[in-house]
Amino acid sequence: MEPIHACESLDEVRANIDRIDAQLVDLIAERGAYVTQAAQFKKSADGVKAPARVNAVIAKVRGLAETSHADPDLVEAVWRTMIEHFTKAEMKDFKRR
Ligand SMILES: C=C(O[C@@H]1C=C(C(=O)O)C=C[C@H]1O)C(=O)O
Repeated sequence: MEPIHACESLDEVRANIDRIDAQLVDLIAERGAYVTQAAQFKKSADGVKAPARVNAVIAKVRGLAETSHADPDLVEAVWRTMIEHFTKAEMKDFKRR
């Protein structure tokens, strides 16, 4: 994590939030592009859902959140929303094959 800069105005706070939001959106798009590629390596609908992998990812990001002093419950909720969305798209790709 970048060192946190003590801001001197609300504009400066919001400029930092906007900068971080742009990075997050970019990273979500990059993650989604890799998830899209996963369908081609899967052999079944259960494989697309991969619940054991989902549990491993959630455990990993909760641990990362604790290290970074982020709220693990918030991080888990964000990741579950992302994974559910991406897995639906992956399932569509899988069924189209
Ligand atoms: C990308 C995969 O497929 C799905 C998406 C996942 C994710 O977004 O992390 C994890 C498991 C699957 O639900 C995978 O199996 O790794």
